Amino acid sequence: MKAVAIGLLRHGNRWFLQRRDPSNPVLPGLWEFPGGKVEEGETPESALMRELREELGVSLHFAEPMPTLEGAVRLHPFLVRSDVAPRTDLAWGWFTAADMLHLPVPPLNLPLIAALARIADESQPPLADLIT
Ligand SMILES: Nc1nc2c([nH]c(=O)n2[C@@H]2O[C@H](COP(=O)(O)OP(=O)(O)OP(=O)(O)O)[C@@H](O)[C@H]2O)c(=O)[nH]1
Repeated sequence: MKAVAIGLLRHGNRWFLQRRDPSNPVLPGLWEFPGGKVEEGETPESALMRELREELGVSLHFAEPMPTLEGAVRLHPFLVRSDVAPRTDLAWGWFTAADMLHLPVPPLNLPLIAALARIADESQPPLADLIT
């Protein structure tokens, strides 16, 4: 099964997505996390670093692996911290997990998007702390 490494770049409670080329025969026009195929001899993490450098001009400081997801491909997601603004020729944007539910996304990403919604919730300070 093809292994694919993807980077979940965070900006507050929003995440970076780019739109697959509408002329790509594979999943045209879907909104995805940046990344790509793990080539022979690479680890998922080294593939992620290469893809983000090639696709977005981003050098990673840190990538935290999340559980893999299996469907049409084996997806290796990583939480990424980077201060560099991504540049891409594709359409792109920063989206909340709730926004993503209204976008066409690969089916394998749905459980991941649910997990991101929980991450965003957990990192909010408890309401009580804001009131006192
Ligand atoms: N980049 C990316 N790919 C994803 C995501 N979710 C997901 O299921 N995939 C799948 O993982 C595969 C990515 O492989 P790839 O980057 O080599 O893209 P590709 O199939 O167009 O191959 P290519 O290298 O020939 O252009 C695609 O089948 C894509 O649909 C995601 O969030 N980001």
